[in-house]
Amino acid sequence: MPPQNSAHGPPFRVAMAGVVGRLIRCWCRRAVGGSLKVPALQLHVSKTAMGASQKDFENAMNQVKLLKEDPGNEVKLKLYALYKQATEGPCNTPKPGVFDLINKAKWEAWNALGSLPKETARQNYVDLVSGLSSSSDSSSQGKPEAERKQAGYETVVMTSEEGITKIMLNRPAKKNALTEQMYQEIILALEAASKDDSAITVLTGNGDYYSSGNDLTNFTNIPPEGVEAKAKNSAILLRNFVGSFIDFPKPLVAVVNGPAVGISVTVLGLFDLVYATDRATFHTPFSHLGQTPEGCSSYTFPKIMGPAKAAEMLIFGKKLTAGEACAQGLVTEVFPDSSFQKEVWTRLKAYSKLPQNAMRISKQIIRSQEKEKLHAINAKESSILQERWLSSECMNAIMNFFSQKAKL
Ligand SMILES: CCCCCC/C=C/C(=O)SCCNC(=O)CCNC(=O)[C@H](O)C(C)(C)COP(=O)(O)OP(=O)(O)OC[C@H]1O[C@@H](n2cnc3c(N)ncnc32)[C@H](O)[C@@H]1OP(=O)(O)O
Repeated sequence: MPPQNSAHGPPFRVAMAGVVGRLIRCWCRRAVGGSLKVPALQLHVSKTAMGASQKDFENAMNQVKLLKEDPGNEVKLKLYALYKQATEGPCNTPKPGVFDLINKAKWEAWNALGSLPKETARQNYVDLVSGLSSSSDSSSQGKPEAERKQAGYETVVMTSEEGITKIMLNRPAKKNALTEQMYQEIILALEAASKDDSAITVLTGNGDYYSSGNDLTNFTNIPPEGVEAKAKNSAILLRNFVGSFIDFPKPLVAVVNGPAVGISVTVLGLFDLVYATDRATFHTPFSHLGQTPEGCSSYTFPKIMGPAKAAEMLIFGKKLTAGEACAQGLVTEVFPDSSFQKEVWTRLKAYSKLPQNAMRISKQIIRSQEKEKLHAINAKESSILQERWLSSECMNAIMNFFSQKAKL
């Protein structure tokens, strides 16, 4: 596990006292103008710095040259981005022009890493190379290319088969809560899927949940620059994440295999099809968390379900059943849990055989009518959340979660 995930540590609640303490200290530090020395914070920083050494990093760079198989463009982009982040820090160069395709893709991969600390990037680079080295030595070679699991992802599983690229959230023990690494991997996976030869892209979850939304430990991993910097960088990551759904150029389908919470619900308004098991629920408890809507839901939800029903979800945190979400237009169709996977994949395989270009162009005509507006809304929602994350309402709600006072 890369060090950025160290706060998840086993088990969450055993570490609860430390996490709550760190949050309180960070908040106090902010309240007194950042002048206090904070022992727990320093401990966290030095733990992060204890990840991969410079020597490990150099070894990994040499190992890349010895790989037996070409890891593919998306992995190469990820390696490039992690290398730049590890050696130079956050992306600091102007975005290349639209026609400079290769440099633009490299810039976007680097920029997507946001404020990922150099040490974490170095560790992720080492982990990625080590995964590549073992998979290029192992048994995957016998399988047809199309069925192979694509290397380079740790928190999602990406597979392509029969014209469908599937991105599966893969933290079932944590109900597929989205870590910072996961947001970044989803951005990269969508970028790769947008360029591959599949007709349709699917997002789904592994295990009993689709996703429990933002991993609340994201807010406990405070960098040395302080809590304001954390909020700013999280807002950048959020904006990039939602932006990649707005810009996704081909049909995007959510296969909602179980309950969905928070941001995993709000971005559904940007999908083309949402298929749900009858076990799924849809919950956006933003006010309970001292937060506000994101994923363009402040615009898409009132548009989809009307202002009154949208307010019930987004302001008052009403949890919808799959049937209710379907009646309100957020979900396309609900299937019995016992036949969900079979029915949905049969349907999607049939759709994937439709003429690809026609589907793509149709999607783009629909999206182009409001793309600019969606980007503006995304920017506004992200900047409001940046402020909200620093509020006592939000900090208290997160502390309550860690102290088990406020299970939703
Ligand atoms: C870059 C930042 C962008 C931020 C964008 C803004 C996004 C906002 C949101 O998404 S708001 C929604 C946030 N999500 C929540 O508040 C959900 C919190 N989780 C819960 O309420 C519950 O865990 C549950 C209802 C989802 C499931 O309950 P239950 O069935 O009882 O399971 P457990 O609680 O025992 O969960 C198992 C295990 O997973 C851990 N976990 C679950 N969800 C999260 C989460 N969102 N963040 C962190 N950890 C989570 C849970 O603590 C358990 O861990 P453990 O086994 O105890 O170690």
